[in-house]
Amino acid sequence: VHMMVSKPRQWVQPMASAGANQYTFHLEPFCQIGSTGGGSDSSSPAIGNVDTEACSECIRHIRENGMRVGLGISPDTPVHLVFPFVESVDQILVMTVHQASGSFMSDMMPKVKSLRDRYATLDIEVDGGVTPDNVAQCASAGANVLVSGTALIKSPDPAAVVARLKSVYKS
Ligand SMILES: O=C(CO)[C@H](O)[C@H](O)COP(=O)(O)O
Repeated sequence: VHMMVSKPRQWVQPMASAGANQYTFHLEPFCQIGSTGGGSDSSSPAIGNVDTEACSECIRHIRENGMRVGLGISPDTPVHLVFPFVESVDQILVMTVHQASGSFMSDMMPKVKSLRDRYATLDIEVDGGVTPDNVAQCASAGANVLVSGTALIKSPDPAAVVARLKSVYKS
């Protein structure tokens, strides 16, 4: 499950009880807005000052509940903020749209690449606006987990879109 929520810890046990085998939460609830770090453009709020202990405790809590751990960042969050947690999680999610809507943001690909350059075997997920037209960018940056919603839901032939995503990704 992908939990873009303000209090990720409180939903861990309920999701485990419901049968989730992976719990992906976001780093932002553990950050201060308007501190350090800088957004993806000059109009974005700076995000930084991670509460490392609280985030690590959430990771431990997910593990204790028997689930894989994913840690996500929204577009305005600098990628370096997740580096301290990578060894403790199974997957890093790089959001490629703002708040799960909008167009695919190619300028998130350097985040993916910087993770792949450092962590050869890490599962790196991209989510938001992924289509057959941009999946090659995701692949070449190093993403190996792809989330695509609209491209499938709005297609009269979702299976063909999945096949096209796979084919472009593999090429
Ligand atoms: O809801 C989401 C995250 O939990 C996704 O962002 C969504 O499913 C992706 O959809 P789209 O491809 O339409 O951006």
